[in-house]
Amino acid sequence: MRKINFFDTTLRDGEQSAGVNLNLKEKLEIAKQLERVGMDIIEAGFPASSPGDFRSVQEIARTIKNSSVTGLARSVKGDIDAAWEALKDGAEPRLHTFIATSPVHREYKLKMTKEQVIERAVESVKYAAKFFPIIQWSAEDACRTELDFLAEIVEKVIEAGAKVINIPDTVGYITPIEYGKIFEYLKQNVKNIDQVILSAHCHDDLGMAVANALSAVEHGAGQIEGTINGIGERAGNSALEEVAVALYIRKDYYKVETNIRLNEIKRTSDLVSKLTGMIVPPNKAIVGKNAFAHESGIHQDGVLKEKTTYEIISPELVGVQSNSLVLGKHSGRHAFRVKLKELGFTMDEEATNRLFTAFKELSEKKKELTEDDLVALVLEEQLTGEEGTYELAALQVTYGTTGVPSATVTLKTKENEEIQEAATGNGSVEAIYNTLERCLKQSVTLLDYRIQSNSGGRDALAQVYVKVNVDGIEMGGRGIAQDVLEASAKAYLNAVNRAILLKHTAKEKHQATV
Ligand SMILES: CC(=O)SCCNC(=O)CCNC(=O)[C@H](O)C(C)(C)COP(=O)(O)OP(=O)(O)OC[C@H]1O[C@@H](n2cnc3c(N)ncnc32)[C@H](O)[C@@H]1OP(=O)(O)O
Ligand SMILES: CC(C)C(=O)C(=O)O
Ligand SMILES: [Mg+2]
Repeated sequence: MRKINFFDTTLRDGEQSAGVNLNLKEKLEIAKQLERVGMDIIEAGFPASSPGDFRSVQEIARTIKNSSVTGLARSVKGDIDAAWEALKDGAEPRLHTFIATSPVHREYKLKMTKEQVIERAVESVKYAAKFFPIIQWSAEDACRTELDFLAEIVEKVIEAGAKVINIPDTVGYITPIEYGKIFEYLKQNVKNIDQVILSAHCHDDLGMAVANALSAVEHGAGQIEGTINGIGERAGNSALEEVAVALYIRKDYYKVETNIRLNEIKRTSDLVSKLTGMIVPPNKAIVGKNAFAHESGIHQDGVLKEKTTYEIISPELVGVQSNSLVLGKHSGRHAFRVKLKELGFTMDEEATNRLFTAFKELSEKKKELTEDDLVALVLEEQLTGEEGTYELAALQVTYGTTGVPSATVTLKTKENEEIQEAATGNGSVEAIYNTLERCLKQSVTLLDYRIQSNSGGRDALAQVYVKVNVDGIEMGGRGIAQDVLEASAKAYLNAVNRAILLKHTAKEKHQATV
Protein backbone atom coordinates (compact mmCIF):
# COMPACT_ATOMS: atom_id res chain seq x y z
CA MET A 1 0.00 0.00 0.00
CA ARG A 2 1.14 3.55 -0.71
CA LYS A 3 2.49 5.30 2.41
CA ILE A 4 1.33 8.84 3.21
CA ASN A 5 3.71 10.98 5.27
CA PHE A 6 2.22 13.15 7.97
CA PHE A 7 3.79 16.61 8.33
CA ASP A 8 2.69 18.29 11.52
CA THR A 9 2.85 22.07 11.70
CA THR A 10 1.06 22.56 15.03
CA LEU A 11 4.15 24.31 16.39
CA ARG A 12 4.52 26.65 13.38
CA ASP A 13 1.25 27.27 11.50
CA GLY A 14 -0.70 26.14 14.58
CA GLU A 15 1.08 28.67 16.73
CA GLN A 16 0.09 31.32 14.16
CA SER A 17 -3.48 30.99 15.56
CA ALA A 18 -4.51 34.35 16.98
CA GLY A 19 -3.91 34.36 20.74
CA VAL A 20 -1.63 31.30 20.88
CA ASN A 21 1.84 31.70 22.33
CA LEU A 22 3.79 28.63 23.43
CA ASN A 23 7.01 28.73 25.42
CA LEU A 24 9.95 26.41 24.90
CA LYS A 25 8.89 23.90 27.54
CA GLU A 26 5.38 23.70 26.14
CA LYS A 27 6.65 23.30 22.57
CA LEU A 28 8.99 20.54 23.63
CA GLU A 29 6.22 18.70 25.41
CA ILE A 30 3.99 18.91 22.34
CA ALA A 31 6.87 17.85 20.04
CA LYS A 32 7.48 14.73 22.15
CA GLN A 33 3.82 13.81 21.91
CA LEU A 34 3.84 14.45 18.14
CA GLU A 35 6.76 12.04 17.91
CA ARG A 36 4.82 9.52 20.03
CA VAL A 37 1.72 9.77 17.84
CA GLY A 38 3.92 8.96 14.84
CA MET A 39 4.32 12.20 12.87
CA ASP A 40 6.88 11.68 10.12
CA ILE A 41 7.84 15.35 10.06
CA ILE A 42 7.46 17.99 12.76
CA GLU A 43 7.67 21.63 11.73
CA ALA A 44 8.97 23.09 14.97
CA GLY A 45 8.89 26.79 14.05
CA PHE A 46 10.36 29.60 11.96
CA PRO A 47 13.92 29.99 13.31
CA ALA A 48 14.61 33.43 11.79
CA SER A 49 11.44 34.95 13.17
CA SER A 50 12.63 35.37 16.78
CA PRO A 51 15.33 34.19 19.19
CA GLY A 52 12.63 32.27 21.08
CA ASP A 53 11.54 30.40 17.96
CA PHE A 54 15.18 29.70 17.10
CA ARG A 55 15.83 28.17 20.54
CA SER A 56 12.66 26.07 20.43
CA VAL A 57 13.45 24.67 16.98
CA GLN A 58 17.02 23.93 18.06
CA GLU A 59 15.97 22.19 21.26
CA ILE A 60 13.28 20.16 19.50
CA ALA A 61 15.69 19.13 16.70
CA ARG A 62 18.19 17.98 19.32
CA THR A 63 15.59 16.04 21.31
CA ILE A 64 13.36 14.35 18.74
CA LYS A 65 14.87 11.24 17.20
CA ASN A 66 12.02 9.36 15.51
CA SER A 67 10.55 12.20 13.45
CA SER A 68 12.30 14.48 11.00
CA VAL A 69 12.33 18.03 12.41
CA THR A 70 11.98 20.99 10.05
CA GLY A 71 11.82 24.78 10.25
CA LEU A 72 10.41 27.41 7.94
CA ALA A 73 12.44 29.96 5.99
CA ARG A 74 11.60 32.61 3.43
CA SER A 75 13.63 32.71 0.23
CA VAL A 76 16.13 34.76 2.13
CA LYS A 77 19.72 33.67 2.90
CA GLY A 78 19.50 34.91 6.49
CA ASP A 79 16.37 32.80 7.11
CA ILE A 80 18.05 29.70 5.61
CA ASP A 81 21.22 30.27 7.67
CA ALA A 82 19.16 30.59 10.85
CA ALA A 83 17.24 27.42 9.98
CA TRP A 84 20.46 25.47 9.42
CA GLU A 85 21.94 26.65 12.72
CA ALA A 86 18.76 25.59 14.51
CA LEU A 87 18.31 22.26 12.73
CA LYS A 88 21.81 20.97 12.01
CA ASP A 89 21.99 18.80 15.16
CA GLY A 90 18.74 17.02 14.33
CA ALA A 91 18.45 13.36 13.32
CA GLU A 92 17.32 14.34 9.81
CA PRO A 93 17.67 18.12 9.18
CA ARG A 94 15.10 19.30 6.70
CA LEU A 95 14.41 22.79 5.40
CA HIS A 96 11.01 24.12 4.51
CA THR A 97 11.42 27.16 2.30
CA PHE A 98 8.71 29.02 0.43
CA ILE A 99 7.81 31.92 -1.78
CA ALA A 100 4.42 33.11 -2.95
CA THR A 101 3.55 32.44 -6.58
CA SER A 102 0.04 33.87 -7.13
CA PRO A 103 -0.46 37.12 -9.10
CA VAL A 104 -1.86 39.02 -6.11
CA HIS A 105 1.06 38.05 -3.88
CA ARG A 106 3.66 38.70 -6.61
CA GLU A 107 2.30 42.12 -7.50
CA TYR A 108 1.31 43.58 -4.14
CA LYS A 109 3.27 41.74 -1.50
CA LEU A 110 6.56 40.71 -3.05
CA LYS A 111 6.55 43.34 -5.83
CA MET A 112 8.25 40.84 -8.11
CA THR A 113 7.73 39.60 -11.63
CA LYS A 114 7.24 35.92 -12.42
CA GLU A 115 10.88 35.72 -13.54
CA GLN A 116 12.12 37.29 -10.32
CA VAL A 117 10.07 34.85 -8.23
CA ILE A 118 11.51 31.89 -10.15
CA GLU A 119 15.02 33.26 -9.81
CA ARG A 120 14.67 33.81 -6.05
CA ALA A 121 13.12 30.36 -5.48
CA VAL A 122 15.82 28.55 -7.45
CA GLU A 123 18.59 30.56 -5.82
CA SER A 124 17.36 29.80 -2.32
CA VAL A 125 16.87 26.06 -2.95
CA LYS A 126 20.40 25.85 -4.43
CA TYR A 127 21.80 27.74 -1.48
CA ALA A 128 19.97 25.53 1.04
CA ALA A 129 21.09 22.37 -0.76
CA LYS A 130 24.64 23.16 0.34
CA PHE A 131 23.60 22.35 3.91
CA PHE A 132 20.36 20.43 4.01
CA PRO A 133 19.97 16.80 2.89
CA ILE A 134 16.22 17.34 2.40
CA ILE A 135 14.55 20.51 1.14
CA GLN A 136 10.83 21.02 0.95
CA TRP A 137 9.75 23.90 -1.26
CA SER A 138 6.30 25.49 -1.03
CA ALA A 139 4.50 27.68 -3.55
CA GLU A 140 2.60 29.95 -1.20
CA ASP A 141 -0.94 30.63 -2.49
CA ALA A 142 -0.40 27.91 -5.11
CA CYS A 143 -4.13 27.42 -5.59
CA ARG A 144 -4.60 30.97 -6.93
CA THR A 145 -1.55 30.69 -9.19
CA GLU A 146 -1.66 30.35 -13.00
CA LEU A 147 -1.28 26.59 -13.60
CA ASP A 148 1.36 26.93 -16.31
CA PHE A 149 3.46 29.22 -14.12
CA LEU A 150 3.05 26.86 -11.17
CA ALA A 151 4.26 23.94 -13.31
CA GLU A 152 7.20 25.99 -14.58
CA ILE A 153 8.46 27.05 -11.15
CA VAL A 154 7.93 23.58 -9.65
CA GLU A 155 10.04 22.03 -12.41
CA LYS A 156 12.82 24.55 -11.79
CA VAL A 157 12.98 24.12 -8.02
CA ILE A 158 13.10 20.34 -8.47
CA GLU A 159 16.06 20.84 -10.81
CA ALA A 160 17.61 23.04 -8.10
CA GLY A 161 17.36 20.23 -5.54
CA ALA A 162 13.95 20.31 -3.83
CA LYS A 163 12.82 16.85 -2.69
CA VAL A 164 9.30 17.67 -1.53
CA ILE A 165 6.97 20.02 -3.40
CA ASN A 166 4.16 21.49 -1.37
CA ILE A 167 1.05 22.95 -3.00
CA PRO A 168 -0.56 25.06 -0.29
CA ASP A 169 -4.10 26.34 -0.39
CA THR A 170 -2.87 29.24 1.71
CA VAL A 171 -6.19 31.08 1.89
CA GLY A 172 -8.57 28.09 2.02
CA TYR A 173 -10.06 28.92 -1.39
CA ILE A 174 -9.93 25.70 -3.37
CA THR A 175 -12.56 22.95 -3.62
CA PRO A 176 -11.68 19.22 -3.39
CA ILE A 177 -12.24 18.53 -7.09
CA GLU A 178 -10.25 21.58 -8.20
CA TYR A 179 -7.44 20.72 -5.79
CA GLY A 180 -7.23 17.21 -7.21
CA LYS A 181 -7.00 18.69 -10.72
CA ILE A 182 -3.97 20.82 -9.73
CA PHE A 183 -2.13 17.68 -8.61
CA GLU A 184 -3.12 15.91 -11.84
CA TYR A 185 -1.96 18.90 -13.90
CA LEU A 186 1.43 18.97 -12.20
CA LYS A 187 1.86 15.22 -12.64
CA GLN A 188 1.24 15.62 -16.35
CA ASN A 189 3.11 18.86 -17.01
CA VAL A 190 6.22 18.76 -14.81
CA LYS A 191 8.72 16.45 -16.43
CA ASN A 192 10.74 15.65 -13.25
CA ILE A 193 7.69 15.37 -10.95
CA ASP A 194 8.31 11.69 -10.16
CA GLN A 195 11.58 12.64 -8.42
CA VAL A 196 9.68 14.33 -5.59
CA ILE A 197 6.98 13.77 -3.03
CA LEU A 198 3.96 16.00 -3.56
CA SER A 199 2.50 17.56 -0.44
CA ALA A 200 -0.84 19.17 0.46
CA HIS A 201 -1.20 22.04 2.93
CA CYS A 202 -4.78 23.23 3.29
CA HIS A 203 -6.53 25.96 5.23
CA ASP A 204 -10.09 25.85 6.46
CA ASP A 205 -11.53 29.24 5.48
CA LEU A 206 -14.40 27.56 3.61
CA GLY A 207 -14.49 24.52 5.88
CA MET A 208 -12.88 22.25 3.26
CA ALA A 209 -9.36 21.76 4.60
CA VAL A 210 -9.75 18.07 5.47
CA ALA A 211 -11.76 17.27 2.33
CA ASN A 212 -9.10 19.01 0.21
CA ALA A 213 -6.29 17.09 1.92
CA LEU A 214 -8.10 13.81 1.26
CA SER A 215 -8.65 14.78 -2.35
CA ALA A 216 -4.90 15.43 -2.66
CA VAL A 217 -4.25 11.89 -1.39
CA GLU A 218 -6.53 10.54 -4.10
CA HIS A 219 -4.63 12.52 -6.71
CA GLY A 220 -1.12 11.51 -5.83
CA ALA A 221 -0.02 13.53 -2.79
CA GLY A 222 2.42 11.53 -0.68
CA GLN A 223 2.42 13.96 2.24
CA ILE A 224 -0.32 15.73 4.15
CA GLU A 225 0.36 18.79 6.24
CA GLY A 226 -1.83 20.01 9.02
CA THR A 227 -2.19 20.52 12.73
CA ILE A 228 -3.67 18.79 15.73
CA ASN A 229 -7.24 19.96 16.33
CA GLY A 230 -6.97 21.91 13.07
CA ILE A 231 -5.57 25.00 14.75
CA GLY A 232 -3.68 27.55 12.66
CA GLU A 233 -3.71 30.88 10.88
CA ARG A 234 -7.29 32.32 10.62
CA ALA A 235 -9.75 29.39 10.43
CA GLY A 236 -6.89 26.92 10.82
CA ASN A 237 -5.38 24.02 8.90
CA SER A 238 -6.45 20.49 8.05
CA ALA A 239 -7.00 18.64 11.33
CA LEU A 240 -4.48 15.81 11.07
CA GLU A 241 -6.39 13.54 13.45
CA GLU A 242 -9.36 13.74 11.09
CA VAL A 243 -7.24 12.99 8.03
CA ALA A 244 -5.53 10.06 9.75
CA VAL A 245 -8.77 8.47 10.96
CA ALA A 246 -10.51 9.04 7.62
CA LEU A 247 -7.64 7.29 5.82
CA TYR A 248 -7.84 4.40 8.27
CA ILE A 249 -11.60 3.97 8.46
CA ARG A 250 -11.93 4.29 4.69
CA LYS A 251 -8.81 2.36 3.73
CA ASP A 252 -11.08 0.32 1.48
CA TYR A 253 -11.41 3.52 -0.55
CA TYR A 254 -8.10 5.40 -0.15
CA LYS A 255 -5.92 2.26 -0.06
CA VAL A 256 -3.03 4.00 1.74
CA GLU A 257 -1.26 3.57 5.05
CA THR A 258 0.31 5.95 7.55
CA ASN A 259 2.62 5.79 10.57
CA ILE A 260 0.07 7.42 12.84
CA ARG A 261 -0.64 5.62 16.13
CA LEU A 262 -4.32 6.29 16.24
CA ASN A 263 -4.69 5.39 19.92
CA GLU A 264 -2.44 8.36 20.82
CA ILE A 265 -4.76 10.83 19.08
CA LYS A 266 -6.96 11.81 22.01
CA ARG A 267 -4.02 12.37 24.33
CA THR A 268 -2.32 14.53 21.66
CA SER A 269 -5.45 16.57 21.11
CA ASP A 270 -5.94 17.11 24.85
CA LEU A 271 -2.34 18.23 25.30
CA VAL A 272 -2.46 20.69 22.40
CA SER A 273 -5.77 22.07 23.57
CA LYS A 274 -4.51 22.48 27.13
CA LEU A 275 -1.24 24.16 26.23
CA THR A 276 -2.55 26.42 23.46
CA GLY A 277 -5.77 27.31 25.26
CA MET A 278 -7.68 26.53 22.03
CA ILE A 279 -10.79 24.73 23.25
CA VAL A 280 -11.97 21.80 21.14
CA PRO A 281 -15.65 22.23 20.20
CA PRO A 282 -17.81 19.39 21.63
CA ASN A 283 -19.03 18.35 18.19
CA LYS A 284 -15.53 18.25 16.65
CA ALA A 285 -14.92 15.02 14.72
CA ILE A 286 -12.73 12.39 16.44
CA VAL A 287 -11.69 14.39 19.50
CA GLY A 288 -14.74 16.46 20.51
CA LYS A 289 -16.43 15.63 23.81
CA ASN A 290 -19.54 14.50 21.93
CA ALA A 291 -17.77 12.55 19.18
CA PHE A 292 -18.71 9.25 20.87
CA ALA A 293 -21.72 10.38 22.90
CA HIS A 294 -25.21 9.18 22.02
CA GLU A 295 -28.13 11.14 23.41
CA SER A 296 -31.26 10.13 21.62
CA GLY A 297 -33.26 7.07 22.63
CA ILE A 298 -33.32 5.44 19.20
CA HIS A 299 -29.56 5.80 18.79
CA GLN A 300 -28.87 4.62 22.35
CA ASP A 301 -31.09 1.60 21.85
CA GLY A 302 -29.30 0.82 18.57
CA VAL A 303 -25.83 1.18 20.11
CA LEU A 304 -26.80 -1.00 23.08
CA LYS A 305 -27.92 -3.72 20.69
CA GLU A 306 -25.01 -3.35 18.26
CA LYS A 307 -22.46 -0.52 18.44
CA THR A 308 -21.88 -0.30 14.73
CA THR A 309 -25.47 0.79 14.14
CA TYR A 310 -24.37 4.32 15.00
CA GLU A 311 -20.58 4.15 15.48
CA ILE A 312 -18.25 4.02 12.50
CA ILE A 313 -15.21 4.66 14.69
CA SER A 314 -14.68 2.80 17.93
CA PRO A 315 -13.64 5.23 20.67
CA GLU A 316 -10.80 2.93 21.79
CA LEU A 317 -9.26 3.24 18.33
CA VAL A 318 -8.38 6.88 18.96
CA GLY A 319 -7.61 6.56 22.66
CA VAL A 320 -11.02 7.49 24.05
CA GLN A 321 -11.95 5.15 26.90
CA SER A 322 -15.46 4.37 25.78
CA ASN A 323 -18.53 5.77 24.19
CA SER A 324 -21.13 7.36 26.41
CA LEU A 325 -24.86 7.27 26.60
CA VAL A 326 -25.81 10.75 27.70
CA LEU A 327 -29.10 10.88 29.51
CA GLY A 328 -31.15 13.81 28.35
CA LYS A 329 -34.60 14.66 27.17
CA HIS A 330 -34.20 12.59 24.00
CA SER A 331 -33.23 9.41 25.83
CA GLY A 332 -35.36 6.29 26.06
CA ARG A 333 -36.04 3.51 28.55
CA HIS A 334 -33.35 1.14 27.24
CA ALA A 335 -30.47 3.50 28.03
CA PHE A 336 -32.15 4.59 31.25
CA ARG A 337 -32.35 1.02 32.52
CA VAL A 338 -28.72 0.33 31.58
CA LYS A 339 -27.58 3.44 33.40
CA LEU A 340 -29.50 2.48 36.55
CA LYS A 341 -27.89 -0.94 36.45
CA GLU A 342 -24.45 0.57 35.96
CA LEU A 343 -25.05 2.71 39.02
CA GLY A 344 -25.91 -0.42 41.02
CA PHE A 345 -29.68 0.03 41.32
CA THR A 346 -32.03 -2.84 40.70
CA MET A 347 -35.71 -2.03 40.71
CA ASP A 348 -38.87 -3.53 39.37
CA GLU A 349 -40.56 -2.46 36.15
CA GLU A 350 -43.12 -0.30 37.96
CA ALA A 351 -40.52 1.65 39.93
CA THR A 352 -38.36 2.01 36.82
CA ASN A 353 -41.29 3.45 34.92
CA ARG A 354 -42.13 5.86 37.72
CA LEU A 355 -38.55 6.97 37.85
CA PHE A 356 -38.37 7.29 34.09
CA THR A 357 -41.36 9.65 34.15
CA ALA A 358 -39.67 11.77 36.84
CA PHE A 359 -36.47 11.68 34.82
CA LYS A 360 -38.24 12.86 31.65
CA GLU A 361 -39.89 15.71 33.56
CA LEU A 362 -36.57 16.78 34.96
CA SER A 363 -34.81 16.52 31.62
CA GLU A 364 -37.25 19.06 30.21
CA LYS A 365 -35.78 21.53 32.68
CA LYS A 366 -32.16 20.42 32.65
CA LYS A 367 -30.31 19.75 29.38
CA GLU A 368 -27.99 16.99 30.51
CA LEU A 369 -28.53 14.80 33.52
CA THR A 370 -25.42 13.68 35.34
CA GLU A 371 -24.98 10.40 37.19
CA ASP A 372 -25.30 12.35 40.43
CA ASP A 373 -28.67 13.65 39.28
CA LEU A 374 -29.80 10.12 38.58
CA VAL A 375 -28.64 8.82 41.94
CA ALA A 376 -30.50 11.70 43.57
CA LEU A 377 -33.66 10.83 41.65
CA VAL A 378 -33.44 7.19 42.67
CA LEU A 379 -32.92 8.07 46.32
CA GLU A 380 -35.87 10.39 46.22
CA GLU A 381 -37.98 7.72 44.58
CA GLN A 382 -36.92 5.25 47.26
CA LEU A 383 -37.76 7.69 50.03
CA THR A 384 -41.03 8.91 48.60
CA GLY A 385 -41.84 5.29 47.83
CA GLU A 386 -42.54 5.00 51.54
CA GLU A 387 -46.18 5.62 52.18
CA GLY A 388 -46.49 9.38 52.67
CA THR A 389 -49.33 11.16 54.45
CA TYR A 390 -48.80 14.47 52.69
CA GLU A 391 -47.73 15.33 49.15
CA LEU A 392 -46.69 18.74 47.88
CA ALA A 393 -49.25 19.69 45.24
CA ALA A 394 -48.30 23.33 44.68
CA LEU A 395 -45.94 25.95 46.02
CA GLN A 396 -45.90 29.69 45.42
CA VAL A 397 -43.31 31.97 46.98
CA THR A 398 -43.12 35.74 46.88
CA TYR A 399 -39.81 37.32 47.68
CA GLY A 400 -38.36 40.77 47.10
CA THR A 401 -35.59 42.83 48.63
CA THR A 402 -38.30 45.01 50.12
CA GLY A 403 -41.38 43.51 51.73
CA VAL A 404 -42.03 40.34 53.73
CA PRO A 405 -41.47 36.95 52.06
CA SER A 406 -44.62 34.89 51.87
CA ALA A 407 -45.55 31.40 50.74
CA THR A 408 -48.73 29.65 49.66
CA VAL A 409 -48.69 25.86 49.82
CA THR A 410 -51.19 23.26 48.68
CA LEU A 411 -50.80 19.79 50.18
CA LYS A 412 -52.64 16.67 49.15
CA THR A 413 -53.42 13.97 51.70
CA LYS A 414 -53.52 10.22 51.05
CA GLU A 415 -57.31 10.53 50.89
CA ASN A 416 -56.92 13.12 48.10
CA GLU A 417 -57.97 16.00 50.30
CA GLU A 418 -56.39 19.36 49.54
CA ILE A 419 -55.08 21.65 52.28
CA GLN A 420 -54.09 25.15 51.35
CA GLU A 421 -52.42 27.72 53.62
CA ALA A 422 -50.32 30.85 53.39
CA ALA A 423 -47.87 32.40 55.81
CA THR A 424 -44.95 34.77 55.96
CA GLY A 425 -41.42 34.43 57.32
CA ASN A 426 -38.13 36.25 57.65
CA GLY A 427 -36.90 34.51 54.51
CA SER A 428 -38.44 32.41 51.73
CA VAL A 429 -37.55 29.07 53.35
CA GLU A 430 -38.94 30.18 56.70
CA ALA A 431 -42.13 31.38 55.00
CA ILE A 432 -42.50 27.92 53.40
CA TYR A 433 -41.86 26.10 56.67
CA ASN A 434 -44.30 28.32 58.60
CA THR A 435 -46.92 27.62 55.94
CA LEU A 436 -46.29 23.88 56.06
CA GLU A 437 -46.60 23.91 59.82
CA ARG A 438 -49.99 25.56 59.46
CA CYS A 439 -51.10 22.97 56.90
CA LEU A 440 -49.98 20.10 59.12
CA LYS A 441 -51.67 21.52 62.22
CA GLN A 442 -48.93 20.25 64.44
CA SER A 443 -45.82 21.68 65.88
CA VAL A 444 -42.67 20.83 63.95
CA THR A 445 -39.26 21.99 65.12
CA LEU A 446 -36.57 22.39 62.51
CA LEU A 447 -33.33 21.01 63.96
CA ASP A 448 -31.03 21.11 60.94
CA TYR A 449 -31.11 22.41 57.39
CA ARG A 450 -28.41 21.77 54.80
CA ILE A 451 -28.35 22.52 51.10
CA GLN A 452 -26.00 21.42 48.39
CA SER A 453 -25.74 21.54 44.65
CA ASN A 454 -26.00 18.10 43.13
CA SER A 455 -23.49 18.73 40.33
CA GLY A 456 -21.72 21.64 38.66
CA GLY A 457 -23.35 24.22 36.40
CA ARG A 458 -26.14 26.74 36.65
CA ASP A 459 -28.82 24.16 36.08
CA ALA A 460 -27.58 21.76 38.78
CA LEU A 461 -30.17 20.11 40.98
CA ALA A 462 -30.55 21.33 44.55
CA GLN A 463 -30.48 18.77 47.36
CA VAL A 464 -31.80 19.77 50.77
CA TYR A 465 -31.42 17.75 53.97
CA VAL A 466 -33.42 18.62 57.05
CA LYS A 467 -33.86 17.20 60.51
CA VAL A 468 -37.13 17.88 62.30
CA ASN A 469 -38.75 17.04 65.60
CA VAL A 470 -42.41 16.04 65.31
CA ASP A 471 -44.05 15.24 68.63
CA GLY A 472 -40.77 14.09 70.12
CA ILE A 473 -39.72 12.08 67.09
CA GLU A 474 -36.54 13.26 65.45
CA MET A 475 -36.45 12.50 61.76
CA GLY A 476 -34.28 13.37 58.76
CA GLY A 477 -35.66 14.11 55.31
CA ARG A 478 -34.34 14.83 51.87
CA GLY A 479 -35.69 16.79 48.91
CA ILE A 480 -34.36 17.19 45.42
CA ALA A 481 -35.56 19.64 42.83
CA GLN A 482 -34.37 22.04 40.20
CA ASP A 483 -35.34 24.88 42.53
CA VAL A 484 -33.92 25.28 46.04
CA LEU A 485 -37.25 26.36 47.52
CA GLU A 486 -39.08 23.39 46.10
CA ALA A 487 -36.28 21.10 47.35
CA SER A 488 -36.60 22.73 50.79
CA ALA A 489 -40.34 22.11 50.93
CA LYS A 490 -39.95 18.50 49.75
CA ALA A 491 -37.23 17.76 52.33
CA TYR A 492 -39.40 19.09 55.15
CA LEU A 493 -42.44 17.10 54.04
CA ASN A 494 -40.33 14.01 53.52
CA ALA A 495 -39.12 14.21 57.14
CA VAL A 496 -42.62 14.89 58.50
CA ASN A 497 -44.12 12.00 56.50
CA ARG A 498 -41.49 9.63 57.80
CA ALA A 499 -41.99 10.83 61.37
CA ILE A 500 -45.76 10.30 61.08
CA LEU A 501 -45.20 6.89 59.55
CA LEU A 502 -42.88 5.94 62.39
CA LYS A 503 -45.38 7.22 64.96
CA HIS A 504 -48.18 5.10 63.45
CA THR A 505 -45.99 2.02 63.21
CA ALA A 506 -44.93 2.45 66.82
CA LYS A 507 -48.61 2.88 67.90
CA GLU A 508 -49.71 -0.23 66.01
CA LYS A 509 -46.88 -2.17 67.61
CA HIS A 510 -47.87 -0.88 71.04
CA GLN A 511 -51.56 -1.82 70.50
CA ALA A 512 -50.51 -5.24 69.33
CA THR A 513 -48.48 -5.88 72.48
CA VAL A 514 -51.28 -4.59 74.81
C1 LIG B 1 1.63 31.48 4.66
C2 LIG B 1 2.43 31.51 5.89
O1 LIG B 1 1.99 31.05 6.88
S1 LIG B 1 3.97 32.22 5.79
C3 LIG B 1 4.60 32.21 7.39
C4 LIG B 1 4.02 33.28 8.17
N1 LIG B 1 4.62 33.34 9.47
C5 LIG B 1 5.10 34.45 9.97
O2 LIG B 1 5.12 35.48 9.33
C6 LIG B 1 5.56 34.40 11.40
C7 LIG B 1 6.94 34.90 11.59
N2 LIG B 1 7.20 36.17 10.95
C8 LIG B 1 7.92 37.15 11.53
O3 LIG B 1 8.33 37.07 12.67
C9 LIG B 1 8.27 38.33 10.67
O4 LIG B 1 7.29 38.50 9.68
C10 LIG B 1 9.66 38.13 10.02
C11 LIG B 1 10.72 38.11 11.09
C12 LIG B 1 9.72 36.82 9.23
C13 LIG B 1 9.94 39.25 9.05
O5 LIG B 1 9.73 40.45 9.73
P1 LIG B 1 10.03 41.87 9.02
O6 LIG B 1 11.39 41.85 8.45
O7 LIG B 1 9.70 42.89 10.00
O8 LIG B 1 9.05 41.91 7.75
P2 LIG B 1 7.47 41.87 7.69
O9 LIG B 1 6.99 40.68 8.37
O10 LIG B 1 6.87 43.16 8.08
O11 LIG B 1 7.27 41.71 6.10
C14 LIG B 1 7.61 40.53 5.46
C15 LIG B 1 8.70 40.77 4.43
O12 LIG B 1 9.10 39.50 3.92
C16 LIG B 1 8.86 39.45 2.51
N3 LIG B 1 8.53 38.08 2.19
C17 LIG B 1 7.40 37.43 2.48
N4 LIG B 1 7.50 36.17 2.08
C18 LIG B 1 8.72 36.03 1.54
C19 LIG B 1 9.40 34.95 0.97
N5 LIG B 1 8.83 33.75 0.94
N6 LIG B 1 10.63 35.12 0.52
C20 LIG B 1 11.22 36.33 0.59
N7 LIG B 1 10.62 37.39 1.13
C21 LIG B 1 9.39 37.24 1.59
C22 LIG B 1 7.73 40.42 2.33
O13 LIG B 1 7.61 40.81 0.98
C23 LIG B 1 8.19 41.55 3.23
O14 LIG B 1 9.27 42.16 2.59
P3 LIG B 1 9.54 43.75 2.58
O15 LIG B 1 9.90 44.09 3.98
O16 LIG B 1 10.65 43.92 1.62
O17 LIG B 1 8.26 44.37 2.13
C1 LIG C 1 4.34 28.44 4.53
C2 LIG C 1 3.20 27.86 3.81
C3 LIG C 1 3.37 26.41 3.54
C4 LIG C 1 1.91 28.06 4.51
O1 LIG C 1 1.78 27.92 5.71
C5 LIG C 1 0.76 28.34 3.67
O2 LIG C 1 0.92 28.63 2.48
O3 LIG C 1 -0.36 28.32 4.21
MG1 LIG D 1 -0.37 27.65 6.24
